[in-house]
Amino acid sequence: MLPVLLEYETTFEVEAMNEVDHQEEKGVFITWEDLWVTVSDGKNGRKAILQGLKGYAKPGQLLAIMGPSGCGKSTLLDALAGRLGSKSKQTGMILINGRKQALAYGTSAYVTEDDTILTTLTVGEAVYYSAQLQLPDSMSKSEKKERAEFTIREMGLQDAINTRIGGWGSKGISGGQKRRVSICIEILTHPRLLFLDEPTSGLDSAASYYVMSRIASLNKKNGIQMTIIASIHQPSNEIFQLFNNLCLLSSGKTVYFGPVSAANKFFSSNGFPCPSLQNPPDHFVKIINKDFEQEEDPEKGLARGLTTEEAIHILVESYDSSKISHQVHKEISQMKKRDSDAMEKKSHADFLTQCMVLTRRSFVNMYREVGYHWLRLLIYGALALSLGTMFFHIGSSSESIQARASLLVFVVTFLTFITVGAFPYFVEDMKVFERKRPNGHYGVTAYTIGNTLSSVPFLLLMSLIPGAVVYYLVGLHQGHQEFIYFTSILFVSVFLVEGLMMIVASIVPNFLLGIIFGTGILGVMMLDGGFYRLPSDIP
Ligand SMILES: Nc1ncnc2c1ncn2[C@@H]1O[C@H](COP(=O)(O)OP(=O)(O)OP(=O)(O)O)[C@@H](O)[C@H]1O
Repeated sequence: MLPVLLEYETTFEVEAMNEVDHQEEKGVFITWEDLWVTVSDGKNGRKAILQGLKGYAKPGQLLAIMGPSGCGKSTLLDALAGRLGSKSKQTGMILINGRKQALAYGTSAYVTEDDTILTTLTVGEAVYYSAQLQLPDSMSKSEKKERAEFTIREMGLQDAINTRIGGWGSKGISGGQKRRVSICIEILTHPRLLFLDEPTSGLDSAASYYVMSRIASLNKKNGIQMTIIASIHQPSNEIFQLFNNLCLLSSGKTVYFGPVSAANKFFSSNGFPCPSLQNPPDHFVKIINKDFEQEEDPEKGLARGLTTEEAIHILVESYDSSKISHQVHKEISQMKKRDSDAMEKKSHADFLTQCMVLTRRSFVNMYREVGYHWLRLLIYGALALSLGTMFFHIGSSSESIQARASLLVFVVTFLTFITVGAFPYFVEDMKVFERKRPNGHYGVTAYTIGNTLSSVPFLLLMSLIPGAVVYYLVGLHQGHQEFIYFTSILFVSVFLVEGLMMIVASIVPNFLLGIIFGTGILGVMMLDGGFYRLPSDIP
């Protein structure tokens, strides 16, 4: 029994859509048509997450993506930003400035749903390091610092500037503050295209409003025409009014795409008016949320004998045949005709600056994170003491050669594989890297070099301290040569295992560095045979 409501003519004004900005717009126009995203659904074939969506976002405007949890908001953002995982299949047409082009690294910014920031840094450090990495070398250090501080103030974080971010081990700033730090890091460069996945989650209503209004005001500053697309849950009416367009989804289908100002009328003209004391966005999402099918609810279709599924069907059908949908279609066709140049890559700090900043940042992180290296150093010291007592005064007889070989095996296997203890910290590091890489903050090589250089002082300590302990306890008395070999073996082994961890975490170059250093030093040692030489062999 499909409803009477289909007869409703969706005759609301579309004047809000015609607010065409006639000035020369240099920003990013993004359009999508017939956009489908499917994922494998085990034996049942493929499951459609987005079903034939169309829409657009243009410079100087904010687009809100709304809908019940699991309706496909993040998937739509990922598809538009070209970040869908390899398991998802996408069809349809996404055009940027009328061209089929991938968003080059660094041309857009994406604030992801979860906040991945190095937990040992303070708010000020996290934003300032990002400013150094992302802003071009043409800006002086003081200008970058000024921009970082300004952005921190814009997001209301000035009181937390010296507080550490904090993670699972140590409490730091609150969840809402973390959200704002993530936003700070992404808006530092004033990107032309900004994706925000639930930017206000964890924020109180006042903070949500201020954050969204500051983001909206970015459009008006410095003559930049930003294109902003944000998925958002439960915005207050005040926040809702900051947006120009609304994309309302339900189970991957468009229930409504058009001006925020016309959404209320669309719902009421289809028989779902917003009660006078209710927040319109809450009302829209409530009508199309079928996760919790309720008993008699006068606002929902049930009171009229309609299931939520049927109510959604009515709205989807009604939208497809509405004037507003045709207007969207027209806007898309106009934007498709634009044939501007391919998007330019954002200029950021050069390679050398990136390496230096990443080395400094990584060193600070390793120094402050007790479990990364310090704990291991303690364990190495304790193990070196045990080994030293086991092989106490090994002597210089020919029998001692076997003991020396066992000692060597102990050192290489025992000590070096404790390196794995750093793996959880490493994984945290990697998460930050993986998230920032598509945004173009820095490249793999700069990250690898930074990570490697910053760990060298710690690895040296980790080789020298146990090396010295074992050397003196075991009583190897042939000058300093064995000490050097001994510590080199430790260093190379630890370095190699760290490299192995990196390869596990899919960073190949560091592993290669480990192999090159490792084979070099081991090769020299084997040729020389120093470690196995007894005092009597030494001239
Ligand atoms: N790779 C995937 N494999 C299987 N299912 C997926 C995959 N990615 C997304 N989904 C499913 O697609 C649906 C939409 O997911 P998405 O994360 O886009 O929803 P959302 O609207 O952002 O939800 P929320 O508001 O809760 O964050 C969900 O049901 C999710 O389980």
